[in-house]
Amino acid sequence: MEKQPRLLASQLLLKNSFFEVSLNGVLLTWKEIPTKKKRVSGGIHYPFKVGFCFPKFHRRGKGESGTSHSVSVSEILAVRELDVDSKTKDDGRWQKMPQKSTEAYPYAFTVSYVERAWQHRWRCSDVTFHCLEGALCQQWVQTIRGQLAALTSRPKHLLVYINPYGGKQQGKCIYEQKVAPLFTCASISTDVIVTEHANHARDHLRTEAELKQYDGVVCVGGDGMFSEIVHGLVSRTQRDNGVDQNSPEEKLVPCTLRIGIIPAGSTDCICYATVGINDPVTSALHIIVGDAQPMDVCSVHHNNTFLRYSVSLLGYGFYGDVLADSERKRWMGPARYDFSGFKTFLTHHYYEGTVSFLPATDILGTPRDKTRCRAGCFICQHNGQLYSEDAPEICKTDPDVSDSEYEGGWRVIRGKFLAINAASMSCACPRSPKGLSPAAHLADGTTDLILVRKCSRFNFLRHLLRHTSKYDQFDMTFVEVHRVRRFHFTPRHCQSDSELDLRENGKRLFSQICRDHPACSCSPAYSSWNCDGEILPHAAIEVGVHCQLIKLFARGIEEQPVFEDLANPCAI
Ligand SMILES: CCCCCCCCCCCCC/C=C/[C@@H](O)[C@H](COP(=O)(O)O)NC(=O)CCCCC
Ligand SMILES: Nc1ncnc2c1ncn2[C@@H]1O[C@H](COP(=O)(O)OP(=O)(O)O)[C@@H](O)[C@H]1O
Ligand SMILES: [Ca+2]
Repeated sequence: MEKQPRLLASQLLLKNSFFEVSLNGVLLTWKEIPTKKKRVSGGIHYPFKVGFCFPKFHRRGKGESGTSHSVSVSEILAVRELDVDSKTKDDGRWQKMPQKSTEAYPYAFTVSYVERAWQHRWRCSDVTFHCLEGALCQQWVQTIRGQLAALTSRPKHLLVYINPYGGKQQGKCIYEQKVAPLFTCASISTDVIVTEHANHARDHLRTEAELKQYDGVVCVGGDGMFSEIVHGLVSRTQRDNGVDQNSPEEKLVPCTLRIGIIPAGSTDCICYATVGINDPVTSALHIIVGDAQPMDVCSVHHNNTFLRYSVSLLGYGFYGDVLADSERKRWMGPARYDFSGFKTFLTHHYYEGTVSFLPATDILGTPRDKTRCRAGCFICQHNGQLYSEDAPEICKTDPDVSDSEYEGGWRVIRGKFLAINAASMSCACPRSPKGLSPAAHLADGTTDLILVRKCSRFNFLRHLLRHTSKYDQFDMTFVEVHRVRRFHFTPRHCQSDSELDLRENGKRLFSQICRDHPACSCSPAYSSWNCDGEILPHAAIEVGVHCQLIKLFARGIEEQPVFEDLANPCAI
């Protein structure tokens, strides 16, 4: 095969204006040629092959400095040549060609690339350059294709699972209309499975799927669907490597395949917190360009038996009760969370128990930091293994609470809690753009343990509302937050498994009594754990964080220009 040059520069026609177009292996740049330069065209020296000498009649009454665009080669999706008869050679789509170029510059190629739009959205843009000579056009297409082929992180073959019932039940339609055409444009082939029942994707990945042939797995759905993929892939990886998931101390083997999320669910927290928006096109583009974002995964055990993995929220009390109530209202779609959230807020139940945790003392950063985990996060790049001289001090000088103590490096807190939340990442989502723990890191090997103690309804409302404003939800006397590596929770009236039936019957009896006496302000003994949107069967759990166990097709939230931050106070 003929070796293509890494550097290329030509004067090409774009929408009736002439541009200096250059490719240097990193950037594709096109810069409008200023009017004056055009007049003295014979005097310009180009070290590379020039497409044509532009005729004088093309001068337009524009300013001296023309427009200039640069696109990173890594964000070019595809390049295709247009035929003289204006029909594309590659995919047979018909395109409208500008009159002038079809007459005078019959050869053209179109570059599809990523363009940044509002609020972290990415869009696919096309730019078509016209040339006088077919050979030059070919050279551009071949050179760009060569540089795209050299990007080894890009997926070529993907396994896609669609949950047709997630969110507003639009998964199939979103995939077919918005995502599949982009994959085709980027020459990505897919095997698509529309799930037929819950855990279909998990079980298929765990036992049947021939994973070697794929460069990644994509799920179309919400956090629950993503959780299925994580369980399938992580379990399969452990089984293939002879690792026992039931042992809480076991070091798990990281998964090699990356996971893409096309958001089509109710909360879409994992997509939102890793990309900055829950937008299917943006996510598809992150998959195409081959982004990679490592993520922590918590393993949850009960009595040395594996229960589940969690990537976003493990919530007992408020979020557990919201989920338990909302599951009965799935027919309401995403609005079920608003309804159950309001209802659960009114019930205002608190739960007694003991939380013990191992503080993450060997890291830099705290859950109260003003800095945020963003694309290329320094802390995550170092696996959270940044040593800080005074980190142990920070931990020990935490505001001491009377009912807490240290036991062999573990801290133990007993109390009455409205909510116990462990956020392994910010848990930002459209309902709360800064999330449950705004300074949490995606891949530092820790989780932020948030304890909300019993307080008045009014104060709890203030705390909840702060998730949606610029105010600090942790700056309240009844809220504390700790960055931890492991934690345990035991409800006050801990029961053995054989007592569970009794507990269920008791719960039913209790809720009946409370329904009969609406003014009753007493609380049930147990809540449930909301584990990434699934209810756990036990209240007593042991949790450990596994640093960077999985990888997503994402890059973390990109910093935005300052003026956009000012327009949105939540982003500050
Ligand atoms: C009065 C104003 C209250 C505003 C409070 C807003 C706080 C919202 C924080 C939400 C964090 C969500 C963390 C993610 C949880 C998801 O894993 C889980 C399942 O999602 P999905 O599979 O897409 O259905 N979603 C929830 O548990 C919903 C929690 C909603 C609570 C109102
Ligand atoms: N075909 C299916 N039928 C029923 N449930 C399914 C199907 N496919 C996946 N699920 C389950 O649906 C649940 C919710 O899916 P998800 O995509 O997260 O939507 P939502 O965000 O609306 O909860 C998940 O727990 C998943 O296991
Ligand atoms: Ca983390």
